[in-house]
Amino acid sequence: MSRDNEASPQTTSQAYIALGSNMGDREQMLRQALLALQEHASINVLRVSKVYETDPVGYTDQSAFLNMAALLETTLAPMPLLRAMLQIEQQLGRKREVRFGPRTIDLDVLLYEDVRSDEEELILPHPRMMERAFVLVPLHDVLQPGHSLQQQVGQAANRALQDGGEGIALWNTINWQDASAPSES
Ligand SMILES: Nc1ncnc2c1ncn2[C@@H]1O[C@H](COP(=O)(O)OP(=O)(O)OP(=O)(O)O)[C@@H](O)[C@H]1O
Ligand SMILES: Nc1nc2c(c(=O)[nH]1)N=C(CO)CN2
Repeated sequence: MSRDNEASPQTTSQAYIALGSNMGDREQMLRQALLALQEHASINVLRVSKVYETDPVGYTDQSAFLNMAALLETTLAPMPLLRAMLQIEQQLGRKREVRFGPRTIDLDVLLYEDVRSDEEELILPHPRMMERAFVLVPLHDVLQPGHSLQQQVGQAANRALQDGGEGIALWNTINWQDASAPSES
């Protein structure tokens, strides 16, 4: 990894994450995960995508997912950020059973600045993100204008939505106020 394990407290980094749920009250799970991330002292949720209902990919004998993405700002280095996310999964009752199988909540780090990592515990960029329409469509909603992946992600997302064949449908929009932004008076 091209970054130290502990970022200095002053360094603020941006990370894109994916959220998914296909068990229980799926939308509530996503909302609770966002709130838990926001409540973390070292994480600020800057932007959230729309919520999409998506057909299961990989292991297909399971219920439809709700998927979304978020842009975070954090003073945590990549590995501590992943550990904080895994802890939130645990708090929300995630049990690890079938690989690619049903889950109350799944939180993945897609991108952390331009960090590349091939450590098994944290691979960056996420190794399967560019082949997953359920990741690319919401990621396109939150990607900063001018991001190096904007065109590639945009094309893939538009294709997935136009075809309708990739089993992705708009579910809902979550209003999210960036807590660090000055409030309008
Ligand atoms: N970029 C990443 N984001 C999240 N977890 C990662 C990443 N790279 C490696 N991992 C490791 O993968 C492990 C398994 O993650 P998880 O259970 O979420 O996989 P999965 O959801 O079944 O599959 P997928 O990763 O394809 O979505 C985690 O414990 C984590 O250490
Ligand atoms: N639609 C959809 N399919 C999946 C998902 C997911 O989040 N959405 N997660 C998986 C495990 O990583 C496997 N398959």
